[in-house]
Amino acid sequence: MGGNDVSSDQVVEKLIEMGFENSDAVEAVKAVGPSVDAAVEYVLNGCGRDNLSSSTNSQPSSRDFKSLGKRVMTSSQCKGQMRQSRIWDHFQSTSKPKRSRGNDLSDGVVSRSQVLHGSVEEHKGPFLLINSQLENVAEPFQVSCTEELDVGSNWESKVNSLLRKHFGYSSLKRFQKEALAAWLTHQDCLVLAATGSGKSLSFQIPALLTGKVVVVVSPLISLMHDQCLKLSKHGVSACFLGSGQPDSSVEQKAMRGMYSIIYVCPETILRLIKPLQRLAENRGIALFAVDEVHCISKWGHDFRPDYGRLSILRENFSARSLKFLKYNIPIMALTATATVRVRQDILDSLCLSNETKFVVTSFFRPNLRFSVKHSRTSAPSYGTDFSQLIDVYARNKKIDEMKQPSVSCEFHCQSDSDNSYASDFNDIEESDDENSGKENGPNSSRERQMSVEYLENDVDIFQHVEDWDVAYGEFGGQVLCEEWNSHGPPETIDPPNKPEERLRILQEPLERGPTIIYVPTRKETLSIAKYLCKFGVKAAAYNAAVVVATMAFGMGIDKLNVRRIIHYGWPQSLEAYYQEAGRAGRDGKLADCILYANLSRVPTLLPSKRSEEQSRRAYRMLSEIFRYGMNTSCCRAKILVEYFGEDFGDEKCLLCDVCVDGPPNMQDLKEEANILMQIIAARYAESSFMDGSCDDFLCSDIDRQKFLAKPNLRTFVGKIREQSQNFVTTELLWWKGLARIMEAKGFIREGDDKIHVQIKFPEPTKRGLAFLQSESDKAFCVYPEADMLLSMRKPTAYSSFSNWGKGWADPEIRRQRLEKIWSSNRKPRKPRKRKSKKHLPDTSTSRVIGFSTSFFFVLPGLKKWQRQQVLIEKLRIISQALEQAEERAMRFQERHDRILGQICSYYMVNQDLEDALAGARAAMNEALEFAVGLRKMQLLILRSIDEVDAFYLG
Ligand SMILES: Nc1ncnc2c1ncn2[C@@H]1O[C@H](COP(=O)(O)OP(=O)(O)OP(=O)(O)O)[C@@H](O)[C@H]1O
Ligand SMILES: [Mg+2]
Repeated sequence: MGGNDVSSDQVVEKLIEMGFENSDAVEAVKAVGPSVDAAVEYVLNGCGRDNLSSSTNSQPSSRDFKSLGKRVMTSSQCKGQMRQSRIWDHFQSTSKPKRSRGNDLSDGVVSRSQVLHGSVEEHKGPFLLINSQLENVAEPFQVSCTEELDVGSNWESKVNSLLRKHFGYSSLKRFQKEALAAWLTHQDCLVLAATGSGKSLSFQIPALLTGKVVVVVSPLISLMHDQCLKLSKHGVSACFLGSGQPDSSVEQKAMRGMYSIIYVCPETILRLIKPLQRLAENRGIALFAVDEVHCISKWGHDFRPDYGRLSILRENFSARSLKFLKYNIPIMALTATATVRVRQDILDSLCLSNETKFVVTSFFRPNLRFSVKHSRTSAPSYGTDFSQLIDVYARNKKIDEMKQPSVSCEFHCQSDSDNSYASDFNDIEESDDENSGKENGPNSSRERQMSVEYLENDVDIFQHVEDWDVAYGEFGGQVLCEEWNSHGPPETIDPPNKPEERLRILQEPLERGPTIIYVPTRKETLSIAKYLCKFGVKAAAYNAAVVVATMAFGMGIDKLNVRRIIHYGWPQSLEAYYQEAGRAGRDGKLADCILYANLSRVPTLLPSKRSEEQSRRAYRMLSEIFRYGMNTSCCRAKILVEYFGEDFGDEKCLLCDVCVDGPPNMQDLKEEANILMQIIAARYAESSFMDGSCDDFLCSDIDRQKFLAKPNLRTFVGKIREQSQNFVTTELLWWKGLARIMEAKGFIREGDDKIHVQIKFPEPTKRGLAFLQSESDKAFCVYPEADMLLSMRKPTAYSSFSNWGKGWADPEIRRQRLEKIWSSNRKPRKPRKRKSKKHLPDTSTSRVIGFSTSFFFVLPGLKKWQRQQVLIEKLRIISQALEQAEERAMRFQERHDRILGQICSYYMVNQDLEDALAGARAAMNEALEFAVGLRKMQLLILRSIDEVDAFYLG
């Protein structure tokens, strides 16, 4: 090829085409003349200025240079057979034909200047993408890790032109601009912006602008996968690294600078520090982005221990630790759900600089319509709860079936149908039905379609990164690219920010887009999906109209037209709820976020291994979502955004159920609040209370402890019923609501060391005592909360335990029965002389209840009135014991329920099933034994009452 028949320029051009640096080529030609072979030789012998640094560790070996040269030659020879890399190549090389080694560029290191100057143009795969990306960069900034960013004053217009070319958007959003401005001045940045607001672009643009690599730490394989797919559509090369990446060569390629954006899970990045340092020296790293950064905080809802080790980024990529850097590589942390406390954790954990720029947008999503509905959230409630949904999807089924072509819904065939995950999710429902109808008849076929293999491959309890992996179907980048090119960006509208716009969209019917139903366990995903399928709604699979999923599904996934997010059961925190609800309405159009929860029960934590501290935090978060559900008077969007520290002022969303239906009528609960305060205050004022006068009756220290334990709300309510006829029928559920309101007003506080979802052991506060003492006539007007309204609506269903506990343990029933006895016309009986033995209670019973046997004797030698007093006192103690016993029985029941819950989840993860079952059995036996004890106790109490009766009347 060499010879004097070509000009120097042509040789330089040829060398650049082969992948050599412009400067190297020029220098080589200057040194050896216009001969391609001689120039190549010159460069490969290292005589030219290599663009790689001279540092020892990071310098590529001569073997690398040779292989680069060899590879370049080979690839240019094979030019005609090249095909463009599809995103699939980066993800699942196992199921796709592998490219031959000879065509593979994985052995070489890509320098920043190669990328910037487009010198790798003819190579296939990621190189082509890099190149196409650079073609679109009108004039990439000439930045290097050792230089200041030469941003120029017109960086915004450059970014906008990149935006238009790659993404089809006309301009950056304000917060994106601010984040980029911080990055351009080497500042760390914390971006707090609502779900779906476009945070990803803030860290993707730097890769396009500089030609350097952006490394993105992300918690979910599914999320990385989704973003890589999107980027491939826009002609940006990207890959993800982590446990979900089956092709080990991708990591090597990434570390050689062959992708512009590298998504990596936190566990993986910790072992890639050295290769990343080499990458920083060669092609350059423009930015570290930590996406979904709330995962860093133990105070957040998705704590990931490995996120906590990301301070390693600052330690290893600062100007101090890497001599070739003039500035620290900036870190951009991004999340949509971080409370003030979590933000501080983020700054500390990542060791962000003191000058970190905060970019905060409103958390408000004006097109989301929040509501809360009461439901037992179990199979018997499906009919009522899902009838509307069934109506939406099954309504026009017949018409749609005629319109839609037949498309297979099988998950593993998605790629063949050339439909992206995004479009499948939306539209295929009807054609599936057609298919199923033809094959096996409606039901059998439907059930086949929602078999487990179509479900999300996640688990309910996640502790390790593997647990977060979500397997997605195959997709083809090229097809999507074409799709994108011909249709432009998907349609989105500006969300209705002005109140009048929000009122207008409220008049419009909700579009029939996809729905995601979030449930706590996989078992429920199956049962709800099965139920919906029975009614002709395509549910469960990713390509269905309705996806029933557990919480691991969908974080950050940018699916535009989700119309409904239904939570079926209490979420574990407000953060998790808002994050999941935020997956609705990203196209700016009206979307529903409905929470169905059992408002008559406090939520429970999903089983997971937690330290004591973690449990406390988890309960606190559960308590916050519970309060959100109980709220009846405050705009729901306001509660949500203020939870994240934003001041919503007097604004209202105008869409949520509270804004639309209005709060319930205010009620003056002065009398109720007063009596509750009185009872609680009296209990704490009684210094002599249980001062040892009942020691006789308590057999052990444990019994004493239990007996002297703090009274709970239930006990106080019992006393209220004893004292006032007015409140005999008022449900405990109602009092719980009032106690919560009084706690919020600062009148009472939780007296237990443990955190409870709902106040359990109320103690008076100074403020509460002052309220009690104030003699003003001022009304105590409050909005009844959801549980109070519920208890007024229908009587509480009692469980079997509490049913019989409601006998003598209930003060009102006790009083009525006693009155009946006392007022009966029976002749007063003379107290029978009984042998004391006859009176001896069953010791097993007394052991269970905690009284010594002597308790049941009426002491001989006492005068009648003294005996009467003793008996009355005993009755009082028995009644209290019964209340406590009832409480204990309830606890057994809760424990039993919890263990059963654990069985379900253990069963799902196939662990310790036997242990869990044995635990449940033991709890049941204990509860049954206790129940038998209580029944016997009832008989004994009745006998005691007979005695009282006899003494009273005799
Ligand atoms: N400047 C822009 N103009 C118009 N649309 C934009 C702009 N920037 C981003 N978007 C679009 O906004 C949508 C949401 O983007 P993205 O997935 O980055 O949101 P996010 O803030 O990361 O959400 P999440 O918190 O759920 O992860 C995307 O469809 C994206 O293309
Ligand atoms: Mg995101």
